[in-house]
Amino acid sequence: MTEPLTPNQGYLTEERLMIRDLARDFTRNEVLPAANRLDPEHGTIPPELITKMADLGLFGITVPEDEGGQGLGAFEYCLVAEELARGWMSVASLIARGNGTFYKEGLRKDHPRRQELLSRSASGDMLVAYALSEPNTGSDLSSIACRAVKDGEDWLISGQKYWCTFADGADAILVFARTSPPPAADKRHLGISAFLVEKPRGELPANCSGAPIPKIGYFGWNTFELSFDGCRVPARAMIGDEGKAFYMMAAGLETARAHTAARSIGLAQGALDDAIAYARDRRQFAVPIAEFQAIRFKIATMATKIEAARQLLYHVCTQIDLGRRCDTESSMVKYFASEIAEEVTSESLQIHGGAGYTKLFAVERHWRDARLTKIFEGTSEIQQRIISDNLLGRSEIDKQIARNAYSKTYG
Ligand SMILES: CC(C)(COP(=O)(O)OP(=O)(O)OC[C@H]1O[C@@H](n2cnc3c(N)ncnc32)[C@H](O)[C@@H]1OP(=O)(O)O)[C@@H](O)C(=O)NCCC(=O)NCCSC(=O)CCS(=O)O
Repeated sequence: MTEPLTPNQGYLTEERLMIRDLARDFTRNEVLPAANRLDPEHGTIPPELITKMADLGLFGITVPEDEGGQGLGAFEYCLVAEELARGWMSVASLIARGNGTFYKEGLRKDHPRRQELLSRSASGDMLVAYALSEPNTGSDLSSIACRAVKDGEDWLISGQKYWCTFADGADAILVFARTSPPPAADKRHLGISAFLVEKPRGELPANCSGAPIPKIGYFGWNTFELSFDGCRVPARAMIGDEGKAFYMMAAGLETARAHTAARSIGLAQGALDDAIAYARDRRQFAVPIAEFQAIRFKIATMATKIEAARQLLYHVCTQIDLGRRCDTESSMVKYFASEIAEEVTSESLQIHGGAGYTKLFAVERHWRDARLTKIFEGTSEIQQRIISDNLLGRSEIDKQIARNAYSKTYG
């Protein structure tokens, strides 16, 4: 358990500072050198690095202690993610393949596999890839078309999935598939179930083929398009209640969006650190460029944006850890932090001048990766929609769009 907060400490207790510093040292010594070497050549995150992360307990931060984890919360999870992203966003993303991410909420206390799955997740022995999106299902997650049908005691999964990062390297893929049609136009999210498709590390499951998507960044691992063709899983592969996986997914996305905000802040902080170092070192007109007001004010603005995002993140993580539903707040921080990450990394590149537009400095990686944070885990526009719907109620136009989508597919 974490220590109680005191007014003097603010959010950062001694224990949290220790966790942050441990992640910071690990990033400086292990993650950053690997990123600087491997990202330019599109190499993959070394398995030894993953083992070291497991040894440090980074895959079990949010798993309860009696289930093999550290029993900490979203706060510590995001603190670590921020530090790792200062080195390499892909490594910060890797911790979301453990920590029971997305399926912890679906495993009730009496679930026969809860103890086994969570302790394996916490130890890094069960790293999971997520198959939510599809070629025609991005922002509109209720439109999932991949299907699972009953065959005796088993389920057979068929359909296409897209944007499944680490499908090859993971020990399982959490596949969201439709098991029944939605009951009504305003309940399109019902009828979707989740299956944990276990497989050998380094391979795709039987009756599933796929290929890496040619993305422009987020290197270190492959992101797949997948085609399931009668992929057989036992009944016990279903996680959560049949037909109600959308709720598990939506609840999981709250923490996932805070985690994306943490990754965005880490990228921005990494870019700011590099900009400060470069501005002190680079001399023009016979002085370091850090002497020029144009550069100094850029640095001031960048630092202010980062700190504003970080403080909002601390607030959101506290709400998550108190068990409050906070889709509005997690969308706010995801939206704000990812927007400022793109701005700050771009300004850092500008301060680096021509050097920034080369592969000789990490800032180009931070800038490329920051661009993605405005898209994955729900675009900035989807976050704005969630926030405005929660403030104003769903718009009549959106209700009509949902009715049209339902009648087009289900008549
Ligand atoms: C855009 C959306 C928010 C739209 O969703 P819908 O309009 O289809 O659904 P809603 O009517 O909003 O909600 C349906 C249902 O769920 C309940 N709900 C919603 N949010 C929560 C929550 N936070 N906690 C619990 N329950 C929740 C809501 O009350 C409704 O229930 P009732 O009808 O009242 O019973 C949504 O589709 C969306 O978020 N889209 C973005 C998609 C996205 O983020 N995609 C990225 C996925 S991440 C990924 O693929 C990573 C892959 S990788 O490579 O690793």
